[in-house]
Amino acid sequence: MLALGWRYRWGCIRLLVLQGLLLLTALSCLGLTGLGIDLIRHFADPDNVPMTPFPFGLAPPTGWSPMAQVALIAGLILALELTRGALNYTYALSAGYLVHTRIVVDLRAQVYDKLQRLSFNFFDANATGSIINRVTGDVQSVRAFVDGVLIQLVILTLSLIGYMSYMLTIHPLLTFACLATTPIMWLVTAIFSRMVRPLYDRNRELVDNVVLRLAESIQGVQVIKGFGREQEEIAQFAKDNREVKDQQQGIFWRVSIFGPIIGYMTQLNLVILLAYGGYLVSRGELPLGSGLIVFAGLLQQFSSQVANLTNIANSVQQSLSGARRVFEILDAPIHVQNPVNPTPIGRARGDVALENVWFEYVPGAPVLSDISVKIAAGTRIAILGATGAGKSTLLSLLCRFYDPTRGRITLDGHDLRDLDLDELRQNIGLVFQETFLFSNTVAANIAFGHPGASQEQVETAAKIAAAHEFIVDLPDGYQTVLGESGLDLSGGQRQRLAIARAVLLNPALLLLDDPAAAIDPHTEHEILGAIEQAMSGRTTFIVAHRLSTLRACDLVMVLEEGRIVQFGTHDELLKQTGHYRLAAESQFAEV
Ligand SMILES: Nc1ncnc2c1ncn2[C@@H]1O[C@H](COP(=O)(O)OP(=O)(O)OP(=O)(O)O)[C@@H](O)[C@H]1O
Repeated sequence: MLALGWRYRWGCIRLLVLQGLLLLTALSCLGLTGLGIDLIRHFADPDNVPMTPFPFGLAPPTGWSPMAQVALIAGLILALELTRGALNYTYALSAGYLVHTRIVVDLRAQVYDKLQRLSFNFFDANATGSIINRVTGDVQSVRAFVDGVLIQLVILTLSLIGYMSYMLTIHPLLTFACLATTPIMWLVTAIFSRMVRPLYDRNRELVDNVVLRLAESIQGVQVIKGFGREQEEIAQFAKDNREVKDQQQGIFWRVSIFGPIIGYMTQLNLVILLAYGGYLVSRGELPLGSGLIVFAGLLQQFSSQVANLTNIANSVQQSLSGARRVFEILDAPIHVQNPVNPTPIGRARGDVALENVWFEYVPGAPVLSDISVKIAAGTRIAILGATGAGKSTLLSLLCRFYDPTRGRITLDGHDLRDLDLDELRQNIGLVFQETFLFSNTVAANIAFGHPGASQEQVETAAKIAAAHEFIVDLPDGYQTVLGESGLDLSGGQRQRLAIARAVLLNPALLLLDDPAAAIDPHTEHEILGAIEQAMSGRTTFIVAHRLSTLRACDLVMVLEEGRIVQFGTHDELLKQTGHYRLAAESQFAEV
């Protein structure tokens, strides 16, 4: 956080200079007020009250009337107050510009940039709500550290030094007597600060829950409405919301009680001043205006700065607790790293080999065990297996969403870990079980991986994916803007757009993760043609269950609990007893 503050040092220095000037003008106003009072007392009773000299040897020309001298002081105070107004205005503008327009915006961009580069491990370990909350809410906490803590602390130190030096020049002993309670206040503040930190940590977690529930209720609106669970969801949201409120009230309660305690202790200073300072004035050892009254003013300012410690202590804990979560993202290790000197492959041929590949999400629980296969370029290979057998995981390893725990995967003989990540993924077309479409035009969705693609290329890809016909029937054809997540398209249409999106890259490798999973058999039949077209000439891995798809592939791999249990052509596997024949026979029976 300090390093972050350092990055904005010029902005911070500007604020500090402004604060220094504000402090100087405040002290001058106070000094002039005291001087004015002493002058009035002198002019009223010249025999008993001695003349207080103007500071720094400055004095109005001799012969000025008492009224003119007092008016000069009043005029100076007025001019200084006007300057203070202008300085305060400039300070507010500069502080607002620094923290809101620069720090927050820069940091949010930095966090987003890192999120795009982080590997799947990070997203597996952190809920969506928590990530969103970090980018939107917690980034503000870091800002609060710069303006609510760093800058305030320096202002506080500057002011305390300024006020205390002035008090010491008036009367050192009185200064020490009046400030006797200050160390106790520091101690109370330190205890308070330590007490609220875990409360702020907990608060951020509870807010995460609210954001997560909100995000899920929007994403899962169909399920909620379909099962008539609106009331329960409302009640659950209200409960989460209440938890935040109750917990926040606990924090408010502590903060509110701490402020008055510090306020009360600062008033003790004034009692000491009245008793001891009054005694000094009565003995003529301290002038009333430039002594006691200025001292009282300085003490008030000093005390209000010390009381400001409450806010700073509170901001420190609040901002540290939020900032920890922001820096968890910024400092998170990127598991899937781009190599320093990648081997260039350009457009790959498509020879793929898995050599003794093991993979585990959780240490000690392998999801893939000792997978070894060699696939020649252009081969279409189907992957069959029960749910949880590791099919999707295998595809994730092929596009380096994760790295194998042991063993290696090669493309055209190169370990995937030696290839540039972007180049590797440019060589891969991906279609998932469920398609995510962006709120953008159909053309932009198809060209997502290749934004520079021409309309002709987009249309060719759409034709291969058997999507062209339904697209031209849409209100604005290729320029139709899809609703959020493409809700206004059917499952089959979405899958066809996904196939077009993958094909547009003209990838050497096509990975299709059960593209017909969410589609009825009739639509599946329709997109099967699209898939067959898309597969031609590319090494394809397709997770499939339908016999028609399996038959269209050159090879079939059967996975069971992360191991290859059968491997061969459709005809070969039909002759063997085992999972494949059972699956095939059950589908014949259905027909
Ligand atoms: N991100 C993850 N973190 C931890 N475990 C995971 C993760 N993703 C999958 N798994 C586990 O790994 C195993 C294999 O999952 P995978 O999704 O690869 O299976 P699958 O064969 O594709 O299943 P399905 O046919 O249901 O899609 C499962 O036991 C699953 O619970």
